[in-house]
Amino acid sequence: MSSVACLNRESKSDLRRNVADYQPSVWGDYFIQYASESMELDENIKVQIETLKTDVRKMLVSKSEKPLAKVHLIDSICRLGLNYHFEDEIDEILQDIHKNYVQNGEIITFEDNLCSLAVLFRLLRQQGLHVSPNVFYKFKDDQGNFSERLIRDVEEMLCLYEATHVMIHGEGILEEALAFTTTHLESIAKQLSHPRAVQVKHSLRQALHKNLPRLEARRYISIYELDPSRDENLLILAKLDFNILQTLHQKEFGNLCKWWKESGVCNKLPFARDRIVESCFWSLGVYFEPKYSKAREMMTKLFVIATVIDDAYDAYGTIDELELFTDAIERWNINCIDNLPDYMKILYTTTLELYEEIEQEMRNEGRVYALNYYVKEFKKYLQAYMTEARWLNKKYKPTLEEYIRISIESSGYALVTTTSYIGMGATATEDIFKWISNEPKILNASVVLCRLMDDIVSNEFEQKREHVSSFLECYMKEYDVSREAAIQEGRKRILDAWKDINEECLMPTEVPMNFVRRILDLSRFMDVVYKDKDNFTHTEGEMKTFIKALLVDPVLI
Ligand SMILES: CC(C)=CCC/C(C)=C/COP(=O)(O)OP(=O)(O)O
Repeated sequence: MSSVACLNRESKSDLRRNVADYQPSVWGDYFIQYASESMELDENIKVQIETLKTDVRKMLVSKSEKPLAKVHLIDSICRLGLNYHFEDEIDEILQDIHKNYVQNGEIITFEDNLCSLAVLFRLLRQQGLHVSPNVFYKFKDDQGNFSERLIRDVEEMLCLYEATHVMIHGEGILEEALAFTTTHLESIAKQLSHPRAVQVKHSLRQALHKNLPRLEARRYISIYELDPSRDENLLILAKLDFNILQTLHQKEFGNLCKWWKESGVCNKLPFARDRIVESCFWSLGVYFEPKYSKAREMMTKLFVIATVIDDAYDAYGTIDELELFTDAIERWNINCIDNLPDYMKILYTTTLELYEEIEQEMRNEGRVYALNYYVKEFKKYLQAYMTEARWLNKKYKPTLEEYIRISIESSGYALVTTTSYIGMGATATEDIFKWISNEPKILNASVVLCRLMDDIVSNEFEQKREHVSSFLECYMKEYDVSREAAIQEGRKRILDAWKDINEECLMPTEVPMNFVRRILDLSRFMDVVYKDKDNFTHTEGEMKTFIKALLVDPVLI
């Protein structure tokens, strides 16, 4: 008897199963066509790209360019998604500007133009350099409010608004600036004409600092194209580079979709969400550079398997089956498979096969130390799922403190972050894994952010079936407050988490910036995908638009 037939019989005979009403994949086999596509790049395009890169590099290092012009050039390069080609040059220029124009953290003698100051402030912070926001006090009036004359200049307001999102704790001036610019941009947006109105509305919804760099690149290319002061070489380079990366990512998506289809997991386990394409997109949010192709593959496989496991724990599995599965994971040995029901055998085998693949890779690279950290996090993750399943089974309502402790582990973000380092090659030394396993502040902040964003938007859908309590219910019960008040508290904690993340991205960072950045990008993913809906589960709306923009439609040259 096939597993599917067996499953159908089980599900009919067992009325305790709790099945969610998930939509099927919106992509079907669409990406599989790219699996067989050649990656050979036309020689002429290769030469053209190298020439353009040389031109841009010359502009960047040119001695005749003023610092102000360089700041705006770097901003454009970053927004166009090209900074990964010029990391050393950008770092050197920003360090230099920091040395010459920042004294004791204060920006001195730069420009009095608010927009330039705000862009400089944001770029320095994003580079991990310490700089105080006190420079913005000079844009206040005698009463201590932001000057009303600023309202007339949309560009200045936008620059200031974007700068506020790199705020850390204790920066009241940036809190005020955020409130001021948000209020006024909202009202200005109503009077602006297209496309300016669209840009302002977009920024209000999706702050630049919290956006995924590839999505920003796709969007900014079309804005930059309309900018009369654009640099043609930079624009062409951005377009060519975007399309080349798109071709690479399409092929990767194709290979992974093919692997998933051939594994047959989703056909055999129809209770689960089929989210291979969205899982590919999640890994792409963590890193997009060609050198991280293998890393993306491992992460995608983890995301897609974790989704099915999540659905087993959240909905389909009975408590006894889940105990068996959790125990088998604790023992991490294929011989445990015999005790599991058929559908769990599939899940268990797939989980261990992924591990074997990672193990092989780590052996080849001489980095077997990473394996223990991976397995330890995996076990912690499933133990947390199990605790939640037991709570639900006993109809136990956890206290807020109990809920937070377990739910941040069940978010899976610690496991995901650990896994993100596995594919990063020799620079991900054992010290990096030790660091992440000690739950550094930035990881805690990212995990809390992940949990709260998910809880705030998923609550209504999940409570339609039996589902473990969420932050909202626990908070409402603990403080006897309304749902609205609980949401507000959740949002406040998310903002605090962002301040922690921003602070931990400042130098000296505890580990090299490259590792810290994965946590930043995983947090950005949450801001983009879980903003007002769980777009990972409900994929037909914004998620489809994002994937289409990055993976389907090339930029017109
Ligand atoms: C971070 C990881 C491990 C991602 C893998 C996929 C996954 C479980 C997504 C969250 O789904 P959800 O929004 O339904 O999660 P939950 O059940 O926790 O609300």
